[in-house]
Amino acid sequence: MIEVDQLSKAYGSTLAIKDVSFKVEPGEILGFLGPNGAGKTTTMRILAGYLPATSGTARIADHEVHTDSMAVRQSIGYLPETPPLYPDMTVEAFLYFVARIKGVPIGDRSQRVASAMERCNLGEKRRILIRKLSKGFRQRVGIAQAIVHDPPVIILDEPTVGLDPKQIIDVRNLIKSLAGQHTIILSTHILPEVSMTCDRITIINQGRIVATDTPENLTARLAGQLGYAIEVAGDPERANSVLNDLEQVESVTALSGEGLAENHYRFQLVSATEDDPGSEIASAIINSDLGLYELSRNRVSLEDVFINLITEDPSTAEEDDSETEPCEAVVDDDPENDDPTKAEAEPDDEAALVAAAEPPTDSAADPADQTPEDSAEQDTPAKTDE
Ligand SMILES: Nc1ncnc2c1ncn2[C@@H]1O[C@H](COP(=O)(O)OP(=O)(O)OP(=O)(O)O)[C@@H](O)[C@H]1O
Repeated sequence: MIEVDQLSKAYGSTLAIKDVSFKVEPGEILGFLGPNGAGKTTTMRILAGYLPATSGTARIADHEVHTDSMAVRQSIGYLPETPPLYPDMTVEAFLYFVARIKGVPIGDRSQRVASAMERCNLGEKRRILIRKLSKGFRQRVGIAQAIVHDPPVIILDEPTVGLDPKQIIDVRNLIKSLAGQHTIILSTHILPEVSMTCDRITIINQGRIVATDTPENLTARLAGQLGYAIEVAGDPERANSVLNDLEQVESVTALSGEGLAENHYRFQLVSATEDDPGSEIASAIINSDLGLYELSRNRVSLEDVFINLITEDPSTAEEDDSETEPCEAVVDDDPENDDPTKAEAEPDDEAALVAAAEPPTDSAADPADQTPEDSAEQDTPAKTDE
């Protein structure tokens, strides 16, 4: 349903993604996981037809995103990191508006809007102005606008960012409930988000794919290797370097020092071998100027795998592409794309792009025919606060 092949994007001299390839099967939820700046938003925007790639191809529902972008926009629901909402419309009027410009036939609109509101649990808020909603409910409206035209594919960019823990659980459950009927790609930097919600995970680091697999298979990659929790006292950089210098240790991750005495630090290690290197780790600490306060074996977790993959040299991960020519940095033809402050679409940009979908014209009187100003009559006078 989604096929991405050797996609690269350069912003001026910054190579944001390089030779990104992956597939998402129909009905699947794929988690697109990576640290900040890894290239997630760039990939999502290319898939959504908002940004041209420098090279490579991406197809959604058999449409090429660049050459057939209008068909792609009809086939997808897209939730950018900042949801594209009109704050002075009511929830219901806004969803009618989106349904209309996404080309939902007039006779189907009322049912589609009702269904999107029901699935996103927005029934009680239908007559409320969007600007009066909490962030969690706005996010639901953002998801509702992405599904209102019943697209086969949904693209969600960091859908739970900025939500409180209860709202995060609600939004994750909502996303899970959409799987099966829709194919979903969800970008995030939060590991539990993908492990709880997704069938498969693609991990991106520094613009390159470093792994694609199920959470279980990814964890199994380090199966047989041992994990260690360790607490030391002394200089943390020294501790990091002593531990990293051990050839029996594959990775060292600093953990939270909460609750520890002053100058005490905790690390999680993954062994490089199946042999238990516990005594070598203990000796290295004791023979340095550090104090050893705890050393215990534990299970290797998905988080260890993630840290391991994103701390590897990306050029050596998953595929050996040493034969590949370096991607030429091509200056993007849209100067706005070179402004890092413009990395996220502003709501107005989104609306302009949605409008560019060339909706069929009709003169039907439905709530979508209200202007944002008209819709404010059900509430206090419009005051733009966003
Ligand atoms: N419009 C732009 N102009 C120039 N560089 C950009 C632009 N947008 C992104 N970049 C750069 O491209 C790289 C990838 O950015 P991108 O926003 O795709 O990453 P991300 O994984 O979504 O990060 P985050 O989680 O922080 O949003 C980064 O180095 C970023 O600084």
